[in-house]
Amino acid sequence: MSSTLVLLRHGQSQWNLENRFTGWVDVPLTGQGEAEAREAGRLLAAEGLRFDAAHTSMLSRAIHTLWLALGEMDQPWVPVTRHWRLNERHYGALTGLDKAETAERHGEDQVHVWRRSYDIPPPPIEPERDDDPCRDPRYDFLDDRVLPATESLKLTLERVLPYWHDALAPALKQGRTLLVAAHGNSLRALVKYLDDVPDDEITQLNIPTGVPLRYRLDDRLRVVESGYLGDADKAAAAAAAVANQAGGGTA
Ligand SMILES: O=C(O)[C@@H](CO)OP(=O)(O)O
Repeated sequence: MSSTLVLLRHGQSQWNLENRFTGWVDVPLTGQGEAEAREAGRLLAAEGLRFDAAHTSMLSRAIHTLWLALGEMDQPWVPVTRHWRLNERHYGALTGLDKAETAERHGEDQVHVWRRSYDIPPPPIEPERDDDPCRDPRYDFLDDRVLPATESLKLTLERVLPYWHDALAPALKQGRTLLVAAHGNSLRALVKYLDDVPDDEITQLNIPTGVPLRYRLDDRLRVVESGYLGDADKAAAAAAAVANQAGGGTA
């Protein structure tokens, strides 16, 4: 039985616009981000996709992107699950800093390592900071020890994978059509897993905001085909812009 999985990075957020490391900080979508989310919904509707279920993170920018896309598709009734395992990669002590200024201070190479290396996390967030997830009441139900203080992409994948195995894979094996609205790096982690991207090649992968990435999977959940919906050149240009956020050619 084949299945369809669509991955959708949220539309432009306020800190995407301001070029700041975001991670688990709950910043809103910009007006452009909302428009991107609606456009994603139009692209999905044009493909005639009907979702059995949708999954998103516990961060507003992904939740609102999902609402706007489902609304635009006239499928607002689709059951939605929000889960912390789909949250963005935690950016540790970089959280809130300007990406270009950080590259000026530490060098583009170091910032590229922090942003895109597979297994090197940024320094951990300082425990006294108010934006430490341990202080965020939305995670009160969780054992503090599971909340990250920083994450590499590898740690992000290790956090996302239980959700894949427990929630997404079983539904896809039953032939369901799923939409996952999440984040640049939590989705890079899933793409690495699905496409079996080698550790040293994942450094080159950037996911644009608000462009649906459709996978067709076989009954063993192997990828049959995948690709961005809509204008391929536009998606490639948007991914290149993400790569260049910390200065020319850093990704
Ligand atoms: O700031 C972040 O949390 C992410 C996604 O916006 O940024 P980057 O592309 O630098 O990993």
